[in-house]
Amino acid sequence: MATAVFHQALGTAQSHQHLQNSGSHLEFGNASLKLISKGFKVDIGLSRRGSYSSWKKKFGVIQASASQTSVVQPVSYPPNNSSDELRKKSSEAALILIRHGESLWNEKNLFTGCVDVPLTKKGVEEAIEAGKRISNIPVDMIYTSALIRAQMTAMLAMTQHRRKKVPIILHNENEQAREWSQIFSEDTKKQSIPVVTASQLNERMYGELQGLNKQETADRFGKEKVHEWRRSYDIPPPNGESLEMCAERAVAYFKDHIEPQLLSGKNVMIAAHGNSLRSIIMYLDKLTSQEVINLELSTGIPMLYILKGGKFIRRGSPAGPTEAGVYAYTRSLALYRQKLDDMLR
Ligand SMILES: O=C(O)[C@@H](CO)OP(=O)(O)O
Repeated sequence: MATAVFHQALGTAQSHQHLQNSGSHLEFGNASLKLISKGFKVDIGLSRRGSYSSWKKKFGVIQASASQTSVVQPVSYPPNNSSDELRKKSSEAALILIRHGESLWNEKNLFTGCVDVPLTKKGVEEAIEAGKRISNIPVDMIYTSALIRAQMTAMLAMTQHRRKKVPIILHNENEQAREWSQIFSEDTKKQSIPVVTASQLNERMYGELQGLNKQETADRFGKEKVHEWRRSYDIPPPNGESLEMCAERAVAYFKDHIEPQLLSGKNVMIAAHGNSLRSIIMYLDKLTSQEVINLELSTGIPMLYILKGGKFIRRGSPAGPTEAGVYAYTRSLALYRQKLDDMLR
């Protein structure tokens, strides 16, 4: 019964995606945005208000059944409507976004899209490095795409986490998968992090470009045409998805499944892809379609957002596990790290 609840709490979600940057700083091509420069230091007020539409209808269920895995327990609120506003304003949660590490087709400069290609050795190392940077940040739930490069990245990153909880992929694809993956110990469940996989978080489908070499395609169709396919907002590649189409499904998934978890105080990591993460960042930072097409995300660099007072606040990319700015910003992050230090002393 308890395991049914565990699955039920997470079963509504399925998932995953990321930002490109260079080194430890994020690059937004549009200079007028003046986004992040170095880690948290130039972290500017790109705080944006989230959406609560789906939260309102789902929160009660989530509140009642989700298993809590943080060291620091989130505040729990009475599940009645009068407290909705208070809950929105009071709950605080961390959101980590990470684009997968380098894949074998990134290395070969091939259009990848929804082809399920694993990480290179460099990609594995990037994921481990990303894990070190976020090793003191609480993670209660993980969402990944249905693609192995995002799942490998999430799992490898979590090998570095100081809390040492075990990430466990939920299998809700059919009744038998659910039944056969049950866990029969409450203690074991408490030491686990549910991992939800969702195709809505997949890379954008690149249509007839998938498997083609990017340089050869530019030589054949012209640089401008290929740039238009890769970086326009609403022009799809032949038989593929435009960024706008990708954003439609990725953001809908974020709003319906991930945002309610954050609003209930859960700390979430999303491991996904260049274009699905650009879509989510567009939503979080309220970027225009012109701004998002200039946003490039590096492989394997974690990005931190804090949901606080009902707003998503971009905190940049932690340069290291003990980066002061991360823990100075919210009391609960500082407490979490303090508890880890005490536990592991
Ligand atoms: O090939 C792809 O799937 C994507 C990400 O690597 O490429 P692009 O940079 O063109 O979005």
